Amino acid sequence: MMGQGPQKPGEHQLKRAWVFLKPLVGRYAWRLVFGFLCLAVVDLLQLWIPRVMKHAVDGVSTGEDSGWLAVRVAQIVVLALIIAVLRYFWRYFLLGFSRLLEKDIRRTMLAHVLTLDRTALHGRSPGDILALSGNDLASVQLAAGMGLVAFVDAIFMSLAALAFMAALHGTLTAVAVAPLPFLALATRSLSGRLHARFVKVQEKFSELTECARTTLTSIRLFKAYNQEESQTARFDALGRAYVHHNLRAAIVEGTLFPFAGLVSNASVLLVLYFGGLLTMHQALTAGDFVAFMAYLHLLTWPMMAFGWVANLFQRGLTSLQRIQELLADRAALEDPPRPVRLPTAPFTLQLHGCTFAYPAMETPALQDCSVTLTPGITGLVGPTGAGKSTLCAILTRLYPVPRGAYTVNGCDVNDLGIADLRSLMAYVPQEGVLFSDTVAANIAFGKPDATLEEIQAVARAAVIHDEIVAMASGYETRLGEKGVRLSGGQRQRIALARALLLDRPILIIDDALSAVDTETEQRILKELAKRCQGKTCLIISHRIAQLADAHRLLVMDNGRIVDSGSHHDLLQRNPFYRTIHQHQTRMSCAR
Ligand SMILES: Nc1ncnc2c1ncn2[C@@H]1O[C@H](COP(=O)(O)OP(=O)(O)OP(=O)(O)O)[C@@H](O)[C@H]1O
Repeated sequence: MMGQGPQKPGEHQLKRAWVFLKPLVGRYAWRLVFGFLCLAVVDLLQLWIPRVMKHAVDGVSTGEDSGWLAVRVAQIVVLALIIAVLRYFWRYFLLGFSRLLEKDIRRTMLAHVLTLDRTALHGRSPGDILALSGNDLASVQLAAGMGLVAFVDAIFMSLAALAFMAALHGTLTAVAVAPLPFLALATRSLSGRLHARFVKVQEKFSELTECARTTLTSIRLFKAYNQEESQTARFDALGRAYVHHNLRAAIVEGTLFPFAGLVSNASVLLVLYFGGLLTMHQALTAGDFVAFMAYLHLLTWPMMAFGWVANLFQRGLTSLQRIQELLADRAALEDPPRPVRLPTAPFTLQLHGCTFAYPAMETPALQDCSVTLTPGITGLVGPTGAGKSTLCAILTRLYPVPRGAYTVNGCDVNDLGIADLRSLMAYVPQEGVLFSDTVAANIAFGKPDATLEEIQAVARAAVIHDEIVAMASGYETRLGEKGVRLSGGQRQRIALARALLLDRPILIIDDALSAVDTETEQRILKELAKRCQGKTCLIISHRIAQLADAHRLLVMDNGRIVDSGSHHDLLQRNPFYRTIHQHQTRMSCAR
């Protein structure tokens, strides 16, 4: 479940971030070693240049010849060339490291989200998860890339520059660093505020992403309801809120960065004045003074960088905390420590007075529900909202159930491995979900090594083969967002073919033929009757007449099974069943 929201990063959060990052950093340690080695050499060479300049200036003042000066210039050119090459390498190693880290965290996030069940995902919108893997991960990458580089560089460069400056004149160095404590104080006091504002920025980005996702996935609906303008206005309002919170963060950021510049300029001013006086009184040579100023110039970047790095780390830590909260979400369903062996076919599934409420819902969707599904076809009917899809979700083990509430061949499902139990089942949900892939790949989703013959056989059973063959590229036709759009009935039949290909001993079909015409549905049900011999099959349908040949029929209402029997029995005694049947018969006669 979602946590309390990221807290201000203290020592505990830093430790938590490090525990998470340590193995990932260890994986690419050699990159870091080579990268920082190149960076250190670049810094040392940069620090060497002022020394060459000092000799050049002192040489000029003591009347050395032009050939001697040319040698100094050539030395600086060679140093600059080496610096350029090594800069390429540190970028390659260190920025490459941050990209690899980003890839690994993204992979960990996706793998983790796939382990979560519906209960764990209830508090998060897809937009929230997309924002974590987009904006938040980008902040972490920036902190681990440029942030880390700038931090190490700033420390190394400032210490080395200070050492070189101290070697030239100790007191002048002390004067130059006098304004630095102000920078440290400002960074410390502003970083807490910055953190709180970044948290808000990332939350707003999640909302914006979710709004964009819903808009893009439901464009037709918005058009049909003439909601384009109001949805654009909603998106605009969220966009404005996002900008507003970004600006609030920018106010703090915008204070820190110029303040660092101000501190460094104060140092330059102090050195210019006191260094100038020392040179005038010949306590410092002109060359020393030029070199000192050059070192101070090299120190300016690290001072500015501390403010910038503080921002990057703040953002990175805030985002990493948000990502870690997702990674801390745990599935409510857990495998038993020692799963018992799966029972063997044929299978009898039983719910024993099972009560189930969706997270955060007060009224249970299943109320003391008892049902027994034996081998053969069981038909399930019931008014809308009766709990039929919830029953499917429980049977396919998408939600946890208490001990003793659900057994398979007498064995409590809490003692069975979740994946083991699901490997016995093929499930066709109400909405025919298709992926952006070929028809063949969509059908072979659960069995990627299926032959074309196997795929065609199940497509024939789902009465969709002829329509697939008539498509431009047959089974190789691409479907989904970037491919062919199919009708609701075609989608449902491809989804059914996908489940049939698995050929599993338990088949659950949740009103998955609702968009198929009655004649085609009848043909499909005949095929199913042939294929389901010896299997335990539950078919939910709103069309009662289609289920008349099922071995047993169940009627569900208010979260429980309220009647069961043959078509004939139910017609005799169940008023709901009789009314619906009469209504549907009249409708089909009228047609
Ligand atoms: N994910 C969910 N979160 C909260 N409540 C839900 C959720 N899914 C269903 N419900 C509620 O549970 C009850 C049973 O819903 P369910 O979808 O199981 O009914 P159904 O019989 O399949 O309906 P239909 O025939 O319309 O598909 C309804 O009151 C519904 O509002």
